[in-house]
Amino acid sequence: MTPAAAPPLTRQRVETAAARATGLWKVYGTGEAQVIALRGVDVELERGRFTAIMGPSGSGKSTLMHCLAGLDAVSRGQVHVGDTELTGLNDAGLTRLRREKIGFIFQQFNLLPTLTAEENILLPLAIAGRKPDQQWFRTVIDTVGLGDRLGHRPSQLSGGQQQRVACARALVSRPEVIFADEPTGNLDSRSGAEVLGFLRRSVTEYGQTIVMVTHDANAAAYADRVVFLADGQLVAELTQPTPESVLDTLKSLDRVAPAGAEH
Ligand SMILES: Nc1ncnc2c1ncn2[C@@H]1O[C@H](COP(=O)(O)OP(=O)(O)OP(=O)(O)O)[C@@H](O)[C@H]1O
Repeated sequence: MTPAAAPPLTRQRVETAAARATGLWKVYGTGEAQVIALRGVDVELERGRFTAIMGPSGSGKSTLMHCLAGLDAVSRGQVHVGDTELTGLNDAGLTRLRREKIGFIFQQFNLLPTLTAEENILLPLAIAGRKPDQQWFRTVIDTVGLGDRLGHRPSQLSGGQQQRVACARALVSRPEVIFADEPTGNLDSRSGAEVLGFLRRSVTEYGQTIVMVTHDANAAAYADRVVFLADGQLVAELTQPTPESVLDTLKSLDRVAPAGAEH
């Protein structure tokens, strides 16, 4: 009797990666003004895990995140979110994919000032024509501790509370992946720790997938894995990071030769 065959690797990969980039290049501008922001990046972002993207200023972190989230067109290579190849979609397809499969958290919170916290949280579902799952909505609200602030407008909330509204907004639709761009960049350390603790919980307890760009080693240490970019290339990664191991890796990147220097 032949032993049961293992599932093909490619199928396993599709199932485990919430998002992945393959041979990803991003070039801005042409001629003298040309900037190569990403130079052949291959990365898989596992489902149900918290991944941080770090690297020096200008290394391509935001560009990578924008390409993975379908906010920016790629120059060469492929991006998948779940089983969907973004690079094969037109604008309408990309809009639908972002609406249905992706949640966003931005440094500037990006809440609508005229809507209450509750309306902001439910807006993406309303736009997608979906009804909120009431039990999940309550769980999300309880987790972020906003129960007594749902009727407040953003201007009536602290920065930390506004970012917790933004986290709840990203989580309430249970997206395939949440992309967070410097989510604690505008917060004091206590509010930042609250938001990071909440993101961590949403991964550990609810299986959410999160990808976060950050400059902060303490923030990156909340992740399961940190990938490091330098000059548009993936140059290092850490699993189970600590603030110290993240800082050590960042320091070692300063010694990495610029791309092409050895050729
Ligand atoms: N729209 C654009 N047009 C031209 N060049 C761009 C554009 N966006 C980014 N770049 C360039 O691409 C490179 C990577 O930028 P990116 O913003 O991805 O880096 P980053 O690592 O996120 O930087 P930071 O940490 O400072 O936010 C930089 O050299 C930047 O100047």
